[in-house]
Amino acid sequence: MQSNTNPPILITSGEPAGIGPELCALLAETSQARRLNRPFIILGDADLLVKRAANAGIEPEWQRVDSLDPAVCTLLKDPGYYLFHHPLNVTCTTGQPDPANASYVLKLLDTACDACLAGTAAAMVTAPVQKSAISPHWPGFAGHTEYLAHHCKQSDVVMMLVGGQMKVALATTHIPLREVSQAITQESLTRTLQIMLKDLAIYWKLDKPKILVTGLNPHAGESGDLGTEEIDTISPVIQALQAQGHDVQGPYPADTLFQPKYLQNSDAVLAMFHDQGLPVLKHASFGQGVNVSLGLPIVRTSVDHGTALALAGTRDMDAGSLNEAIECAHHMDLCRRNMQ
Ligand SMILES: NC(=O)C1=CN([C@@H]2O[C@H](COP(=O)(O)OP(=O)(O)OC[C@H]3O[C@@H](n4cnc5c(N)ncnc54)[C@H](O)[C@@H]3O)[C@@H](O)[C@H]2O)C=CC1
Ligand SMILES: NCC(=O)COP(=O)(O)O
Repeated sequence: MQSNTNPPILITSGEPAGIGPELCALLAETSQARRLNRPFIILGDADLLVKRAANAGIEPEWQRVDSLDPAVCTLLKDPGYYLFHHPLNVTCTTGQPDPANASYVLKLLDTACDACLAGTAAAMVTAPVQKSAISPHWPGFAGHTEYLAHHCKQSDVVMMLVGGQMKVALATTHIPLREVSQAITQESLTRTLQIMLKDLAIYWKLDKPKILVTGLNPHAGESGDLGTEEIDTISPVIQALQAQGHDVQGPYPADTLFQPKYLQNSDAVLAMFHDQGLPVLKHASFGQGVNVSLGLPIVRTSVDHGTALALAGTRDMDAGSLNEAIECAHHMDLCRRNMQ
């Protein structure tokens, strides 16, 4: 029987010792699924999720689903919250991540990503993971963004955060500061901007997005006195894209770019590194921001925060970012299917 609901969105519950389990339970207390007319399938250890919800005094309304097979998912006719059980490797102590559960956390990501790639699910939304608990099992694990690109066999991916009327993408993601300059090449920057131009058109209906690009160095290099990356790398890429008709401007000094007179006439900012762009955005919208992976063959959004270990086991966390990440994934799915 054909369902008249939208296809399911999968939610990975993330690090079991962090706030992901409570966030998922808080979500399942809401009517968001009914409003968006969708089933949401939460992936994680069902016993853990149920116990953690009860301990925190959260009363989720969710049902179990035994399989993510297309036949099962397409028959989920009722908008609402469903739990798909995947067992922990070892017992979890709330607030204390254990690398022994790293493969459990990654299995949730693999399962969700595969279901999206297969078209069984419309999108995946990720609760936070504890990166340091995964790297002993998966050396070099830097974050969902890089891991999902690897899983999708995609060489390029762009992290963009959306919040407080801003969209801030990053030219580099989770690498040490000392490696940033070398990681930014004309090729990588061109590819990043091309991905932004393409996905801003698909998912935000911006046919000719205006993108402002920061410099890397103080004062955008001060004409070469404070660094030459702007002259050697960033400006040539901007000029080449302008010659192709794109509205890409810069490089602008990052310290003064984030003011209304620039932002209100633009669609997105490309910052050169993680802590150049994200503190500005998080100052404006922490708890309401969304992390979007651009350039993947699937829709993936996430929260703007981490595992907040000290809050795990309580219901004192703000679920606003997860709610926004879900709205954003829903919107992106509709755009991709040309329904919005
Ligand atoms: N999407 C993801 O998987 C992300 C994972 N992380 C990981 O999370 C771990 C902890 O990172 P931190 O830098 O400590 O950042 P964090 O976001 O976990 O915590 C920073 C501060 O924000 C507060 N906070 C975070 N989320 C909150 C919420 N929903 N409601 C209320 N308060 C909240 C925390 O209590 C803490 O004071 C690290 O392993 C990091 O890599 C960090 C960011 C994103
Ligand atoms: N600061 C963003 C962050 O660390 C989340 O990264 P990812 O896990 O979504 O790649």
